[in-house]
Amino acid sequence: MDQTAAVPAQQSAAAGAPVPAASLSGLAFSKGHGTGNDFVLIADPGDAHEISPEQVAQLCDRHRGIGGDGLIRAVPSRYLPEGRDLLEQDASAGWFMDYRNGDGSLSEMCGNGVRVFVHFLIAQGLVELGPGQSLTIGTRGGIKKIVRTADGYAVDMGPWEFIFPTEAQSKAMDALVSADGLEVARPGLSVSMGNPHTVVALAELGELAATKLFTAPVVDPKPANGTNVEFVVPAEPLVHDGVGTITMRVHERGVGETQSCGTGACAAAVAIRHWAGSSAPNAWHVNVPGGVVDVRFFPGEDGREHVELSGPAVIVASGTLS
Ligand SMILES: N[C@@H](CCC[C@H](N)C(=O)O)C(=O)O
Repeated sequence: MDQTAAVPAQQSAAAGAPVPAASLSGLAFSKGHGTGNDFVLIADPGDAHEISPEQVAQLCDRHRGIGGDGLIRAVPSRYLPEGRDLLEQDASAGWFMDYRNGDGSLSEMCGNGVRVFVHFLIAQGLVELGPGQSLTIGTRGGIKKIVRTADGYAVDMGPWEFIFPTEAQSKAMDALVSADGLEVARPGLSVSMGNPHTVVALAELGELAATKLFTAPVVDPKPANGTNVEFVVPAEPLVHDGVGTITMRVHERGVGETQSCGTGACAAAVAIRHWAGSSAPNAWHVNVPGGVVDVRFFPGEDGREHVELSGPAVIVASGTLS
């Protein structure tokens, strides 16, 4: 028998190429999640571990690996070119969230991941952060400021943008989205939270439940680097005590359906508020299969409107790779 076929756990889920599994042997990891969006976490204070896309896919494999929607490596910003650029803007952004999707691909940003990343840094003793205190970190989507709250973390995710600005502002939709379980293609609105999203409104929760997300929805036109797709149902009534409520399911680029997506929740709130018009609130509860996250719009110090994402972060286990 071919040697590679005899050791399937050493095969790459992404590319089918053999992975030198021994190279990560003995590496300490933790497993954490934010509202069910789960991650393998690795502390790499000396930038000693280059983890290939194939190895990320192997570690995130739910049957043959640890399992996760993505992998986060905690590395000092000074070791990465993109981290050094951020340190020139803000010398306090000492830790960098090196995030990968479960298939090994890179994404600019992960909203749930930021909270879990900071919780991991604290659990590892790499930073100290008490309730009410703030921390600044580097990500491929820029510098993010995180405040520890009584029951989790609040992240300034920065400004949002329409991906196709002219169409979005004039027509309120810029794409047609098809998915298994939906009889006809639906209008979508494409929003960047650093990473790309396309948001689709559905009429009621039964329709949301009937939407099948085993395969990626088809988005036309698709943003240049692909997109995460959020299907959203507004609550009835939409606003209660000044806070809007929406329910969302998501198909993530590079992952598949996940229990939650922080940047997706922000993009969904952007789109629903845009569709609801000028009387829509700036505070939103977003129900996802894995829990609830909160989204708030506020004026940033750069003169642009920013989005704040709040929610819990949990570390569930720690171990060593065999
Ligand atoms: N789950 C994340 C988003 C992760 C990245 C996404 N799959 C992409 O490719 O952009 C979140 O909580 O934001």
